[in-house]
Amino acid sequence: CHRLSSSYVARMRYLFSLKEDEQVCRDALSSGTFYLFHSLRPLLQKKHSGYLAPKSNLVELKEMLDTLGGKEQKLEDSVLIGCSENLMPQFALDLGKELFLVISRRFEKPALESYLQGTFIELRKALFLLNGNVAPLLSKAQALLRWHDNNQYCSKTGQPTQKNIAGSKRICNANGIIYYPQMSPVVITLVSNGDWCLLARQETFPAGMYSALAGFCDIGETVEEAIYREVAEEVGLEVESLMYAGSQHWPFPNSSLMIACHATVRQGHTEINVNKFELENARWFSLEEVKEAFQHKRIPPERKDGTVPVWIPPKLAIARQLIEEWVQRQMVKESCATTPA
Ligand SMILES: NC(=O)c1ccc[n+]([C@@H]2O[C@H](COP(=O)([O-])OP(=O)(O)OC[C@H]3O[C@@H](n4cnc5c(N)ncnc54)[C@H](O)[C@@H]3O)[C@@H](O)[C@H]2O)c1
Ligand SMILES: [Mg+2]
Repeated sequence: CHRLSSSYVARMRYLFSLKEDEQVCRDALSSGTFYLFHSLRPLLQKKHSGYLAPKSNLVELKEMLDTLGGKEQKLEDSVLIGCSENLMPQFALDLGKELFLVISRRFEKPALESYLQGTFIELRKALFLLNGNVAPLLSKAQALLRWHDNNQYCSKTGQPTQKNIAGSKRICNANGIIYYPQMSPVVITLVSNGDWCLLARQETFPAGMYSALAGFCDIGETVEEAIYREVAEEVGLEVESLMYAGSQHWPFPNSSLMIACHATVRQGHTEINVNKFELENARWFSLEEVKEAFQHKRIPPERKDGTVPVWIPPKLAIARQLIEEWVQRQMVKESCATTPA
């Protein structure tokens, strides 16, 4: 049995067995908890303390499926998304798939929301409303549910693929090819040059928002090569040094693995040449300008001259972590410079 001491290792080993052993995972469906989605929107409930993502257990789900006319085996449409500290398997189930809608119109969003006393909210908005560690779990759940939805057929034989109980893979029954859920690696780089950092914006960004440089890795590229190429491509500069700063799963618009680095460029070669095919604008920002930009939480109101003040992506985005780290470093530098020896 997997009820070892709930150490991290025990949790990881239990998760591994859930992914690899169909029967262990089938059994876990009866003891696990379920986060519900409708067409990739997670269910949230508003409480006096704010929003939370309710978890259903098997009994509640069965009751709902009986009441609303679903079928029990649809539970196996669930995907495994994790396991809690006390080894409680966590699943996600999308009730808005065509399968359910065909069975009963009562699986339409409004009917379900009143039955479940909650609201299915677009993930980007939901992540703002939630706090703590449920946000990454819901992001992972949505990414996995979307991957299954988009990979119903084998790209080699055109035949239907079947998911395993955990949803950690899909298999083409015609030729046994195994498909695993994919994330696209994306490098995101904050280029800085002494007291300046480089921020950029695309036309598609909300008005006024500037961010760090980002780009998908090409196949066969290392992270370093992708950063050198993206910085050269987007702003015409040559990276001289890199420092890894962290990573993040980013589910918008699909599943990306953001790999974040700080970078410096060759001294004396800091003149930006913006690639207008990729960016609307890119420029060097002073510490003062960045601190001013941090004042704004979302799109700030337009100024009289019609321009929108610069603002930076919210905490949710690793771009902000990079920029905050740079600001911290600058402030330490400033305080050292002003502290009498
Ligand atoms: N979390 C954050 O802090 C943060 C900040 C900035 C950007 N991002 C994300 O990083 C991603 C990449 O940013 P970008 O748009 O500047 O990338 P980019 O500079 O590589 O330009 C996008 C282009 O890359 C090409 N491309 C190559 N591989 C791709 C793939 N696997 N999927 C989609 N397009 C691919 C397409 O032509 C696309 O138009 C975006 O999805 C964006 O949402 C996240
Ligand atoms: Mg880019």
